[in-house]
Amino acid sequence: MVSLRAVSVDVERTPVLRQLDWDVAAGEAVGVLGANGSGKSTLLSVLATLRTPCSGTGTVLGARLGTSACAAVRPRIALVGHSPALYPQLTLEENLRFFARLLGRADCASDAALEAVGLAGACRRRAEECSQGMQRRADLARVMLVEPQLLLLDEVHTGLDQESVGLVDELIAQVCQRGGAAVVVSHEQRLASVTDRVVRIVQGRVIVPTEREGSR
Ligand SMILES: Nc1ncnc2c1ncn2[C@@H]1O[C@H](COP(=O)(O)OP(=O)(O)OP(=O)(O)O)[C@@H](O)[C@H]1O
Repeated sequence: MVSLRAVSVDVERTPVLRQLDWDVAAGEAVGVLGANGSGKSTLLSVLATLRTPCSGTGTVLGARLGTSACAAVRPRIALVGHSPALYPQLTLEENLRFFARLLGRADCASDAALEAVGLAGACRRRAEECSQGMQRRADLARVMLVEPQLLLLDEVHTGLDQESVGLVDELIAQVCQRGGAAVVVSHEQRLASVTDRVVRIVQGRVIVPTEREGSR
């Protein structure tokens, strides 16, 4: 699913990731820990093929990083970042139907996704009128529509209630059961219980297994 070899990344000429070797296998959920500024979000942007390494080589879903092959695999990658990827002035229903159409899915698929995250009753509300948690739930519905092979979660647990945390756990499990993989950045203690193993980034330079490699 993911293979990085001696990958280095500069952000605005600042060295952020250095000489990373890392693999994520099919069916695996990997947790990523690290101090603020250690490079976790940058790593996810590389895995999402949104940022190209300045040196080293890597493949994501078989596509070599930095080549045109990345465009073909991008629709199979879902990145859930700090801010929900919703159009604020569209209703939740309009947002989800828009994404569904981009993916060639029927309106009923987006309606079902909103229902699955408990937002059917709020579907006519504009995204900007929804709470942070509701927007995050709608973002999870968007990921359900994508049915990604590679799920990248950047601190999505923050600010979610127990039920929504359960939805995230379910999404991770579904992706792995389908033979995909998940990379979960989180500061949550429970990271080990929802992933197969946990690694740590230290100043963007090394990724080492933590002492408590968890198993689900
Ligand atoms: N636009 C930018 N210009 C310059 N440096 C940047 C930029 N974006 C990020 N960085 C630097 O890259 C490093 C890694 O940032 P990144 O967001 O990947 O860290 P992180 O581990 O996800 O942090 P956090 O836990 O705070 O979200 C930081 O030192 C940050 O200052």
